[in-house]
Amino acid sequence: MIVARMRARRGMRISEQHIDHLNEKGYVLVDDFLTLSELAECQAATARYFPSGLEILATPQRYAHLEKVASFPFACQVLNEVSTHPRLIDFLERVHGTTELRLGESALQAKYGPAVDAGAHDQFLHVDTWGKKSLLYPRDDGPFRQTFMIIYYSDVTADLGPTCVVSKEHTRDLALLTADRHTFRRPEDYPQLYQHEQPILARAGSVLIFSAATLHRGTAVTTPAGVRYAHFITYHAAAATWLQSLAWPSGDRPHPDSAALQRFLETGTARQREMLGFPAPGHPYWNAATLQGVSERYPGMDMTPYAEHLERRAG
Ligand SMILES: O=C(O)CCC(=O)C(=O)O
Ligand SMILES: [Fe+2]
Repeated sequence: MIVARMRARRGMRISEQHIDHLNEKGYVLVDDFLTLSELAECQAATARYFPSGLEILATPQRYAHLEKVASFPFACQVLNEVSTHPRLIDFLERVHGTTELRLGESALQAKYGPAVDAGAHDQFLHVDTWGKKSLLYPRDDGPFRQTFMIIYYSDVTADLGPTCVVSKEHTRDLALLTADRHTFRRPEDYPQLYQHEQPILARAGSVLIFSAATLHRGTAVTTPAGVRYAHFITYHAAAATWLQSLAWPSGDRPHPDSAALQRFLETGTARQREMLGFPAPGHPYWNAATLQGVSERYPGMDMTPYAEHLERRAG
């Protein structure tokens, strides 16, 4: 089968053809989304969280309690930058039809081969839109949609755990919940869906984008000591309050005063901060007192964009 994908030059804007493909098929792979230097930085950051398969095999005791997922805000700033990448935001604005966007999730994951992780297995085809991801039934249009993205930081070949997707063409008449109220489907019950699934083989630095109703699954890494590094990022329009938002103040996440979040807020742009719900320049929240207070709370933050709007309002 010919893999439906479009070539893009490294680090280019996500094109209208990509968006058309996403809307028609429910998924699109954007090859070489990251520039080579962005990719190299992300790979270096990933290496700070996760050892290679061979390193784990060499000293398994050291990694007996290895956490295979790390979440935003990251100690490595480049992962926060990629989570709010201006080219992703530009794409999301076009797809969601609004500039008011929210980061829903940003998690980095390592998936190892069977010599390293005996418990690793193929997933069943499923949609990601239930459980903690959404309170409601999904809508894949405009401000109602939820956009799922996976940026791969290692090459994904057939034996390195490709994500499989089923084009919308084959699922249009499918209820999202099965008769027994599951979001996943077993191959013995839905062999035709598994025949239609497309493994997404991708170079490191590419991003797979899909919609809430898109059937997909993770597959196991079969290279014994292989590993696949992937960054899962979701977004939605701020108005879609029923979709999963990054719960940065909650107990099991780093507190907002954590160094990583502080660094992201101080060094990111005002636009990047908005993705967490930080009020934009010109927002009615800003007045002389809040401007002063926020600048004291975040001494490294450039307050100019907020101050300029305030001056214009006053003037
Ligand atoms: O690992 C992958 O490629 C996809 C994983 C996935 O779909 C999930 O965990 O919901
Ligand atoms: Fe999934």
